[in-house]
Amino acid sequence: LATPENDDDVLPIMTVKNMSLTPSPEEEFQKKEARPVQIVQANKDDHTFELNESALEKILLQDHVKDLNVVVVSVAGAFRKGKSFLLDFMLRYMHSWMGDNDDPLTGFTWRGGCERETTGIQVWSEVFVVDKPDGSKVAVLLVDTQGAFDSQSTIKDSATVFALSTMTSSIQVILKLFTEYGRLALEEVSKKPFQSLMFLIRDWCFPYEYCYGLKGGNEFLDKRLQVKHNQHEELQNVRNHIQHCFSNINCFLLPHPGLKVATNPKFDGRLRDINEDFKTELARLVPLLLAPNQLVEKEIGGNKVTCRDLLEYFKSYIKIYQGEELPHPKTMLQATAEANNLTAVAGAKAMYSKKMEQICGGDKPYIAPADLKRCHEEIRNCSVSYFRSVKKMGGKEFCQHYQNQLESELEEAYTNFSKQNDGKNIFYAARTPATLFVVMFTTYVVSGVTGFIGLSALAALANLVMGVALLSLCTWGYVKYSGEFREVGTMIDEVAEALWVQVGRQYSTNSNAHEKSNIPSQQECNIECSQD
Ligand SMILES: Nc1nc2c(ncn2[C@@H]2O[C@H](COP(=O)(O)OP(=O)(O)OP(=O)(O)O)[C@@H](O)[C@H]2O)c(=O)[nH]1
Ligand SMILES: [Mg+2]
Repeated sequence: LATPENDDDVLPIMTVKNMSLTPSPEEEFQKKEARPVQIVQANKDDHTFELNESALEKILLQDHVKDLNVVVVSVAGAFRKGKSFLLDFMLRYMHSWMGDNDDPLTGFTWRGGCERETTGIQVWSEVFVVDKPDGSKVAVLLVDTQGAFDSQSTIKDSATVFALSTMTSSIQVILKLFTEYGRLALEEVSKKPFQSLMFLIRDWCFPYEYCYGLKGGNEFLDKRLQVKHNQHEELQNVRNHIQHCFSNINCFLLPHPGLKVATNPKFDGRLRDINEDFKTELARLVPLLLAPNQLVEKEIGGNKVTCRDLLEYFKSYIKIYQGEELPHPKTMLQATAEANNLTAVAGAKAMYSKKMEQICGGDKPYIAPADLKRCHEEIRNCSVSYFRSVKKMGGKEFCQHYQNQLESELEEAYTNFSKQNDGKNIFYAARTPATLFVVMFTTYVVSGVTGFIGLSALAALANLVMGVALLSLCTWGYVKYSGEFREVGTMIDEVAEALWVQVGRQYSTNSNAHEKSNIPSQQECNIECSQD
């Protein structure tokens, strides 16, 4: 049996957590179909990791969770120590705590034996929506990770998994890497970069020195995290770093679950086979992590992270771990800063689109282009100031680059909104045939006059132009009716548009008269600069 002196028996649980009490039909369905989903695939031949983007998207971008702040509860530690087993009890807590005595334990795959089971990173497909006591709703994602130090993984593999699951363990090199990232992050934002860390020590056999549970665990941890002058500098640094990086550090001492759990190959996880004191402590431990008032939303750079944002972070982080070398903490910081800015850009853009949709969306009537432009400018300014107000990492210049990107994306979106708006103007749609009629009429008159005064060459030319205009009009009509040869239709539209603009320029002073319908009042564009 393990002793607490053995690092292998320390499972750190980093909680960046989130659960729903009144399930919608969509959630009910999700519950029935729930299963572990491999989101990071470990390739054991070349020791690379791949993000299963579409699977993660399906989970994080579900309508009922995508905009909720996320709480990610992940369990990391050495292999074969019961991480998946523990997570299955967390799942039970989220469903119907604690279950019947003879129910086998299901959920994330776990098993006895000495060969590793979980590889890469898996998440539970059901994202739980939980009402916190303060009235806010959060999304809870449960994450299982590949165990460290199995015979097939390199240090880099383990470090990658730890990093991706935003977790640390008691292994110094991993801890140092993360705390170094944490130190850099601290220079940027004064808040502690990580939220909760819980060290879980299993098979605790000295309850007479430190009692089971949180109290004994924290007393034990305080002793272990004490910085002493005679300690080696490296040990002092690790201790200082941990305390600086996590807002909340705890330790929990769990008793041995009994010999059936540890040694019986037929053990299927049923409560009946588990020692009473283990169950009692487990029933105290899990609510410490998952009870609604304990849930801590994931924060990066001082901002709460939504499910949608989390996807961006995963994408950015996986990129830096695909190289040959273990990434430098600075690279991690840069990736964080990048994802940080990207999520702020996405948030600002979503805000712009939502407000513009309210003014000129598909179901809204036509609005005068000048008014649309004014609204666009107002909303764009709101959106940019929202972007600027979000706390971001990476420094001024770095953020400016993303602001520029946002501005150009907004201009692009505006062009599309304008086109959509123009399409709603029946006069606009009639521009091409009107132009062609005018051309035909003019050339008809010109050919008549020039033929009358004997300029037959000019008359023939005018007739030719009239013929081309007539042909174009017929073709245009056919394209609009049938939807075929659309490129030809677009070409005719473009030529007619060019002519219209040319003529329009000369008569611009009185050309706006027909565009005054359905103009929203100044009020409608009075945008409030809030994300909702
Ligand atoms: N001694 C002991 N055994 C446990 C404890 N919790 C679970 N186990 C047993 O540990 C074995 C491994 O459980 P898993 O949940 O598959 O372990 P894991 O850490 O997920 O393993 P990998 O996925 O391979 O990294 C199972 O036989 C469990 O019954 C515990 O607290 N103490
Ligand atoms: Mg496992």
